[in-house]
Amino acid sequence: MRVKICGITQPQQSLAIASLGATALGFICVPTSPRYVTIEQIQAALVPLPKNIDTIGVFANSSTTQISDTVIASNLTGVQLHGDESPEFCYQLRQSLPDVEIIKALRVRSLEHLQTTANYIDYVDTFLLDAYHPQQLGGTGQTLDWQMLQAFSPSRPWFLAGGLTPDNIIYALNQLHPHGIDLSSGVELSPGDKDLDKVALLFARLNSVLM
Ligand SMILES: O=C(O)c1ccccc1N[C@@H]1O[C@H](COP(=O)(O)O)[C@@H](O)[C@H]1O
Repeated sequence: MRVKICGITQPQQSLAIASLGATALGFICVPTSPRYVTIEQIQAALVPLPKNIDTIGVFANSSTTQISDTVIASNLTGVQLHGDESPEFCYQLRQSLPDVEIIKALRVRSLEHLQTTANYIDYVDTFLLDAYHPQQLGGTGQTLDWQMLQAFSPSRPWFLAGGLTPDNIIYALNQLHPHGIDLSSGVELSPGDKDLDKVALLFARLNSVLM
């Protein structure tokens, strides 16, 4: 299972979190977020990482040029589109970044909204489902209605996100079978400062059920 820890801001935490078991690290490229990082901060965080760790830039309603420039300058392996990007936008981004994983995040508002993932199938590699919050784009710590996701079975891999913690992850995975999970505020001391003890507890609990 892929495990993405998102909202890394401190370069020294990137290797520590990868060493604990993360397969992917996320970097918030949304200027209004308290977890926002510059290209220089991303570059510094990537230096010590082994090549097999996926490095994902998180964007919301940025232009294809802004995204491409950041991805190329930072040498990221993937992008997470966390805003209101359309299928056509994903198609255009694919033309600019053919070898980069495109993850379309959906802040799920309803079952009907969840079904709009079908419109993206041909243009993205992966989906990510997060909780909807009227004022915040992400990193809210709010969980989704997991019951609503029981029948979600797209023809693309997907990450479960939104309010996951070391305390609820096993319960979540008993109900749902995503290809990956994504945690941010649930393993933090404060926005952008990851709690390495919580990250270690997360992997201890995951290893106890996945091994
Ligand atoms: O974390 C942020 O500040 C953020 C800002 C803008 C878009 C997305 C953001 N984070 C994403 O939110 C989800 C869930 O976070 P949490 O576990 O509920 O705290 C995660 O996918 C982050 O990538």
